[in-house]
Amino acid sequence: MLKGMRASQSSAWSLVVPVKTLVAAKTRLTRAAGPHRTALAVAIACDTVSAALRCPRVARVVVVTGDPQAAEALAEVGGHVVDDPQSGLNAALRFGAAEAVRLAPGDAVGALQADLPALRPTELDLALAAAADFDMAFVPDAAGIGTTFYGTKPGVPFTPGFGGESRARHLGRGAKELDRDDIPSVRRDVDTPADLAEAVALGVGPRTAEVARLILGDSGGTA
Ligand SMILES: Nc1nc2c(ncn2[C@@H]2O[C@H](COP(=O)(O)OP(=O)(O)OP(=O)(O)O)[C@@H](O)[C@H]2O)c(=O)[nH]1
Ligand SMILES: C=C(OP(=O)(O)O)C(=O)O
Repeated sequence: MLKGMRASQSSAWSLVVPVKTLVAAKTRLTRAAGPHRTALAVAIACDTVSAALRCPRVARVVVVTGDPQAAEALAEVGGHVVDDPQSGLNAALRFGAAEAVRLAPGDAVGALQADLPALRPTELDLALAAAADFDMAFVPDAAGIGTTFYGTKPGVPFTPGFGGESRARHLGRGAKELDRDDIPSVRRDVDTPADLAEAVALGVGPRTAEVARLILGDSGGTA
């Protein structure tokens, strides 16, 4: 489903969110999340996509996943779901970006990680406004090692380099680093139990809060 209430304009973005097969998702949270691991992965992705769709500059979110359960949940929150070409993360992102360009050739295209459960639409809007000034820009993750957002202006080749130490990779490709301190929710990715606790402290979305309460007890907060 698309947001669909406005035509392409120079400040509008299509975001591509990759969600891998749930059986292989969030493995670093296996011990902490126990039987709730896949529910947590779905909840985090749904809160991320739902917050992104509430950002004024975001016209649509293309979700790339090969997982039927994730696909159903993410379509329900408004994601435009396409199947995963099953050739790895960056291939999935390029595939989603091609779909985004097909839907809205004049819009900027960004890749957004699926694990930002504390994401605030106002902070994403700040990041997108800043990114629009550069051909290619990215937001480093909270640890300063990975990347949570990578985006390109309309017509600029979309060449994401996610995976591992992707901050250095994106810098090496000439992308502008948006390492601002006023967008903590855009930078707070969740891979480990400590990350989850930090996201909860920032204030996570309602779906993540519900599952986090089962995992962490009653310390879970809502964005
Ligand atoms: N569609 C798609 N998404 C992927 C693929 N590989 C990784 N992702 C997504 O990219 C992001 C980063 O992935 P990873 O850090 O490898 O995996 P993770 O599930 O977040 O966590 P770990 O299992 O602990 O590594 C997550 O949002 C994943 O869902 C892929 O092949 N296809
Ligand atoms: C894939 C990445 O993230 P992570 O493995 O931390 O989820 C990345 O930052 O490029």
